[in-house]
Amino acid sequence: MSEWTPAAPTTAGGEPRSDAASVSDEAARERLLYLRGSIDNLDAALVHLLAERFKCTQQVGELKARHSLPPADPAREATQIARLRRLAEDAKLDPAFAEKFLNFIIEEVVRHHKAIAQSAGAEANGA
Ligand SMILES: O=C(O)C(=O)C[C@]1(C(=O)O)C=C[C@@H](O)C=C1
Repeated sequence: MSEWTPAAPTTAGGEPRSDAASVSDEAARERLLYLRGSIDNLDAALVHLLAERFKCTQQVGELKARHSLPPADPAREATQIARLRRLAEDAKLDPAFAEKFLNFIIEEVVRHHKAIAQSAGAEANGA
C-alpha cells in the first residue's frame, strides 16, 4: 500500500504558495493550539463545577429520602430555568441551549435522588 503524502501547498490558482501564506498558516496553527488550550482549561473547569454540583445534590437527595420528600420539584425547576435563561441572555448564550443543558443535568440528579430513595427504603425494610 502506498503511503499518503500531503500535496505541496498551492494557491487557489495552483501556484506554489508564497512565504506570506505559509507564515499565516503557521500563525493560524498557533492560534488554534492556543484556543484549544483554553478550551481544555474550560472543559476541566466545567467538570470540576459539575462535580461540586453533584456533591450538593447528593446531599439534597439524602435529605429528601430521609424526610420522604419527592425526588423532583417541578416548581423549583421552573424557577431555575427562568433564572438561567435570563443569565444566558445577558451572557449572549442561547437561552434554549442553557435550558436544555440544565434539564439534562436535573434529569440525572432526579435519577440519583430516586436511586437514593429506593436504597433508603430498602434499608428501612430490613434489606
Ligand atoms: O432543589 C432540589 O430540590 C433538588 O433536588 C435539586 C434539583 C437540581 O438539580 O437543581 C434537582 C431536582 C429538582 O427537581 C430540583 C432541583
